[in-house]
Amino acid sequence: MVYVLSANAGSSSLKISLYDTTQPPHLILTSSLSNITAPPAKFTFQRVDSAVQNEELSNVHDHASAFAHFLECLTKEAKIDSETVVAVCHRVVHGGDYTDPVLINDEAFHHIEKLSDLAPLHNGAALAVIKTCLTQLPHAKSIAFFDTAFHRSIPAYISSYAIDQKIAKQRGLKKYGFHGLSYSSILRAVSHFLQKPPTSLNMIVLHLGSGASVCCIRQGHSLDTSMGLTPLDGLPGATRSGAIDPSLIFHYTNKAGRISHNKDNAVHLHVTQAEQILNSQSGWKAIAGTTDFGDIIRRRTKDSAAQLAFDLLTDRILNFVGSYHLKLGGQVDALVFSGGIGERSQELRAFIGQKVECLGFTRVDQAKNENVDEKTEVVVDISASPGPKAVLVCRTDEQLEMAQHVTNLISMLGDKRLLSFMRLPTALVLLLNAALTSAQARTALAVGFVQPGHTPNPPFFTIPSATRLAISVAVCSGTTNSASPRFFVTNSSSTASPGSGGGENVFEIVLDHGHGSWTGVFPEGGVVGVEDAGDTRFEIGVSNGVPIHEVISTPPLFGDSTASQALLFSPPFSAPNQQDPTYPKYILPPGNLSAAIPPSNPINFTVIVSPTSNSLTSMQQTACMLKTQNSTGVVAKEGLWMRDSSGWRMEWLFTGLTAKTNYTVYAIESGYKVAGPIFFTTKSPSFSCPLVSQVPYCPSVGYATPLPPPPNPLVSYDGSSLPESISGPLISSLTNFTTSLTTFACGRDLYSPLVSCADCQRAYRTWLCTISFPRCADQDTSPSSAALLLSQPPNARNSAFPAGSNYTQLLPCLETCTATDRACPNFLGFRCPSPRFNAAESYGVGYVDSGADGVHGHGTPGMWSDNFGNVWCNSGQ
Ligand SMILES: Nc1ncnc2c1ncn2[C@@H]1O[C@H](COP(=O)(O)OP(=O)(O)O)[C@@H](O)[C@H]1O
Ligand SMILES: CC(=O)OP(=O)(O)O
Ligand SMILES: [Mg+2]
Repeated sequence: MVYVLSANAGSSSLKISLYDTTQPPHLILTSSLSNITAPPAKFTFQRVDSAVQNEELSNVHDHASAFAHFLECLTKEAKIDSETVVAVCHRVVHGGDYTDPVLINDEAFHHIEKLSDLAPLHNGAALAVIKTCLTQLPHAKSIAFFDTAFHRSIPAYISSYAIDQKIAKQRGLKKYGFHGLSYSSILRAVSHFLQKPPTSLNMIVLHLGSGASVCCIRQGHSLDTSMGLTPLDGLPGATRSGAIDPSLIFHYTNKAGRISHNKDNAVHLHVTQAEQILNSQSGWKAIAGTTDFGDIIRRRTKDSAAQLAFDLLTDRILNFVGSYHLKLGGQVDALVFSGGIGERSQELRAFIGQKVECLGFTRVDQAKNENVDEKTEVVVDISASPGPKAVLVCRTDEQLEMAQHVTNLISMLGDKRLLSFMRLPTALVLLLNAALTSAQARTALAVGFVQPGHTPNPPFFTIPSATRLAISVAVCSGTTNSASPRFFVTNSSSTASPGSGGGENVFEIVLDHGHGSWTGVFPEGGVVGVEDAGDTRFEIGVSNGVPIHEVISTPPLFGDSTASQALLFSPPFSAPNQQDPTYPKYILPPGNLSAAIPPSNPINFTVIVSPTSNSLTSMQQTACMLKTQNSTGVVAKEGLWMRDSSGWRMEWLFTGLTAKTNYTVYAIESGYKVAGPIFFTTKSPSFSCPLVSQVPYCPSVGYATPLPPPPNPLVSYDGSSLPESISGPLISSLTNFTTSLTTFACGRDLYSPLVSCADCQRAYRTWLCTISFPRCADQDTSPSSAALLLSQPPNARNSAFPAGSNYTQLLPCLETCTATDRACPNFLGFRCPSPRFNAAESYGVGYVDSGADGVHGHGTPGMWSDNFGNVWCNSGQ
């Protein structure tokens, strides 16, 4: 077994964790040294499976001696051979312009050393640990990870100081920001907890330890942070002043104050001493005489100095929370407490939580806040109720953050190769450095998330380990004929760069119309490689269920159109929760059915409507491609509706379309799955029938009927705006029919193995609604068969519809009638006219079933409409 060690040299502590090299790494043991700034130092050592050992060490007073003591315990107490430690990760607070982790060599060591002036409490401590490692663990590779790296995304207008920009550039005088490893660990953990991709998270994170800072994270990147050129700026700390008026330096002592007015005496001004005072002799140590904030909390009610330290820190925290809330435009997913104080002080959390309620943050729940210490989860939600602005506590883990990068690399290279690297001369160590840097540059995919973008350099994406994952890709630009990128996936840890060259367990993800997916096991993680991508945009999704990118086999549904409107439905996504009644409670739904209760968390659909002349069908048939195409028209109404037994659908009423135009429709589910295309045609400009839908007692009606224009400002009719003259007789017929039907012993005796009385009632309802709501046809676009069209008036079947207007009615499909005949008990006497004799007088005959009687219609046998939404007879939908 080989191990990875992570060392985190904080200003008052040294935290060390040992991990195995699995992916993700398992913690083997932890050790810490705290109170370095207030001796005697406290040392702890704990194997995960045994009790913690505590010691007060009078001979340990700095990070180097603490680390040496730890190594002793590692071999003597834990019996771990130090030769089995293959890599040591070091948290280095200031990395200057280093943005990636580096393998420690002479150059890197001196770079970190040079930056020590800018992190006087930290870089020196990290270097001391690194030095101890180089001498005592000569076979292990030391790798430095930088706190500053996370903040490279801070824009120049925020990171610049208002000073001479030439000097600022020459000397690197700008805001760097710190606690970056902690912030990336928190971002990863909260993203997992809230089930949101890191790139969609906006957070205000408080890292409150001996050094305290705040970070404003916008879409997963640091936008601003309270520390600056050095970790002295921003919030006060255990021994640090935090932000002060810079002139204070010249007025801190009488001497300095006097000198500042007298140039001749300026030689006595010791700026370095000022820096030392502000870094090491200020903060709550200077105010309350302790570096232990827990002590301040305990003393504050009796001790005004402790109260001042508490009030001062919380006041400065609020300054940052307020301004970062504003910078995020109020769009904040969470306020997160972390660091020694943030994770342990319920008093501070309660105080800040109460103050930020006015910004819309969820109230902090007293019990949840008090019980954080008893929870073992990484993220604990202390909000009183679920809300958009949660208040969370996150146990940050800078050591794990570093170890994960290294074990990821090891899993890609294979332990053996890393071990053999260790015996190679320095020149080849540079190779490892290059491999490490490129491994860092590889984009990591996360389960449940989609990675958008172009090909990164190098063009590889790492996949986390999991028993079973579906990797899906979608090409977001080009046509189905243009050359597409090729995607290769491997689940073998011995293949680091899968591609067309093959290799162990390399599989190509074959694309179809821009989509592709591969499902398999990833016990050691994996890699996706991309070839021939050029400038093509694409997405890669990782899921432990069905592939994130998919074509949905059920297309969207077209209801009906007018000259400028269209009624469209998504594919069904939630099965109806209707159970047929059983004996003895054989109660059928009432005639005046009320609308069913829609599902509380419907699937999110987006609909795209585009003139067919725009040729959307020749483009890549992926959501990311189609979403870039402008949808025509305006969604005037949007809602959930269950029109048939297939279940709930989204319903959209589009307005603003052009008459007599062919349109193409897609529905996109949850941003990534595509349903469609379907096509429809708008009616001619003279078409005057308005659309009717969402009628609870006739749920399947969704088409144009011969009614006057709906009253302003309505654009269509629904159940509430229909005249009583239509609904009244219909509901009373349904009620009477239902009463007659329940006299039949539907449930007691087996009425039919195929149908029930509930089926009979549903079929009758559909038939009655079809008869009661005539469907208008467009004379111009309807099939040529005049036999299907009944000019109105005077022959309106339903006298409630106003006579006199100029429209053409489609005859009901005969099959809507025969379906009722088939489903209902004989004694009800429901009969339909015979196709052989008089059916064609009042029904459209021969369009759905071509008919045993040999009756052939003019439409497509077996269908009541064509692919462009032209309808041959009124089926009632
Ligand atoms: N129960 C507690 N309540 C408030 N503060 C605490 C408590 N326990 C520890 N602390 C504070 O946490 C700080 C250490 O935080 P930590 O993040 O571990 O430090 P570092 O900045 O050295 O990494 C100490 O300064 C101590 O004051
Ligand atoms: C940057 C910094 O202040 O770190 P820490 O809180 O670990 O001392
Ligand atoms: Mg720390």
